[in-house]
Amino acid sequence: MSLILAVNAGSSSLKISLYQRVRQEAKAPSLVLTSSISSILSPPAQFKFIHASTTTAVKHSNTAELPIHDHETAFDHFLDHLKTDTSIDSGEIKHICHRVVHGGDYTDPVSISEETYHHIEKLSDLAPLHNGPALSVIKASIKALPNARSIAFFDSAFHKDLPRHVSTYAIDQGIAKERGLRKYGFHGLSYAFIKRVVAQHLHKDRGALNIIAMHIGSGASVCAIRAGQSIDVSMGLTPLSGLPGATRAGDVDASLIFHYASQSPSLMSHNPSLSKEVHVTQAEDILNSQAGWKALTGTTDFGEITKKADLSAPSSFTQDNPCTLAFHILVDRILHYVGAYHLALRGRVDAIVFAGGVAEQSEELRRAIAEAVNHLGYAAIDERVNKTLDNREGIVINIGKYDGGKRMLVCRTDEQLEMARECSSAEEFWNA
Ligand SMILES: Nc1ncnc2c1ncn2[C@@H]1O[C@H](COP(=O)(O)OP(=O)(O)O)[C@@H](O)[C@H]1O
Ligand SMILES: CC(=O)OP(=O)(O)O
Ligand SMILES: [Mg+2]
Repeated sequence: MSLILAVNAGSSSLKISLYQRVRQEAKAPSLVLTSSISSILSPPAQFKFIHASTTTAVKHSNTAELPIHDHETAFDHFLDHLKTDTSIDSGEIKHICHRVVHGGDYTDPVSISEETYHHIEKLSDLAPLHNGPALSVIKASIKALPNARSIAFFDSAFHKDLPRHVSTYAIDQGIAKERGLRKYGFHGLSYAFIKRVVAQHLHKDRGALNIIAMHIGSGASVCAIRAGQSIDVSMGLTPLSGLPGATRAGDVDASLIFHYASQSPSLMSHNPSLSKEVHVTQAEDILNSQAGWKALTGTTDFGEITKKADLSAPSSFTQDNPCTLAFHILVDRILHYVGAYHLALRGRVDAIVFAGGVAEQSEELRRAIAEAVNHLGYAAIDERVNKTLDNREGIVINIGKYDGGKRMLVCRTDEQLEMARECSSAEEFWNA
């Protein structure tokens, strides 16, 4: 038996899936188990461990007593739990796929070696909530499973062919080139998964697919996909730009940070209290970790925000409630990109696709976006489907009353499966 472990270090969670390789060409690896540790940003973390063959999850909802306080300790907790599972022989894990958000110039997955590890480490400043935590998990996995090959898969790779005028910032081009200061874009493993399954769902060739996809989770982005290629994405040099997120400000005027505190020069100095794998300046720390929903409402949980928000009145009347304000800010920023990408695609859009923890679970968010874009020829939302989505089978679900126009779809994205598929299909390459 040959097993593939796929590990996805998101900003607020660690999602892990174990697959068995299927020795048949073009067959996806089959799921053995999934595990997740969520709310790492706002403890206590929640731990889940679910065998594919059963529906019963091992859950510890109150993990206050468990020593999980970052991605490394979350992974250790998973490994401890795996050891107690007599049905799994961890010696059979031959490959470990790691989601690494920033790959810089890497446009293909790479096997982890001294050299590639240090390359990813150097990029940590450009993905302060992601690359450092992913590296800590890579290190822990090499120690715990020394016979398995660790492979890094990059979120930025999906956007490697962005048009020059989209990826270029209007700054000195000598400096931009020398320091790699350009738009990279992220959530690429999720967009690759979305592209594949939505094309399948629509019976379209992947190379002919035109969609506006949004991945709205703790980190949030929108991507324009034309003829199967990313032509624009709301995240940029780092995952900070574009939409706000759980703890991220999203786009602000770049000079805002100089006016945020009175002793502005000190904002730009390094904060020695941060771990050695996460070198962020105080300014970056404020915009990446002390902003977003957390700053606006006190919670990083968008589910809690929609529960407390008053969404019955028009957006301009109800903003004394911070949760209502946070909700309308997210909708406003998403619409900004949906509008722009609708034009970038010249109106030739097969579907708007909702994905990521928030967009897959918030009927309120989907309703607000659907109402706003309806006049552009998108299908009107089918409320019966929108409200009962959690109980519906399927990876791609139509939530619009399709009448031949543009569709509204929800895609249950799976970055772990995307990595495992790619790893499995190139097994000989990785074994060489
Ligand atoms: N019922 C819900 N409605 C809206 N948002 C939700 C709901 N449940 C969870 N969420 C949001 O989903 C987020 C997790 O999204 P996910 O994409 O899994 O995160 P990550 O970015 O860490 O991968 C949570 O932080 C929470 O804000
Ligand atoms: C790129 C990014 O923001 O990822 P996540 O949503 O998993 O934090
Ligand atoms: Mg994620």
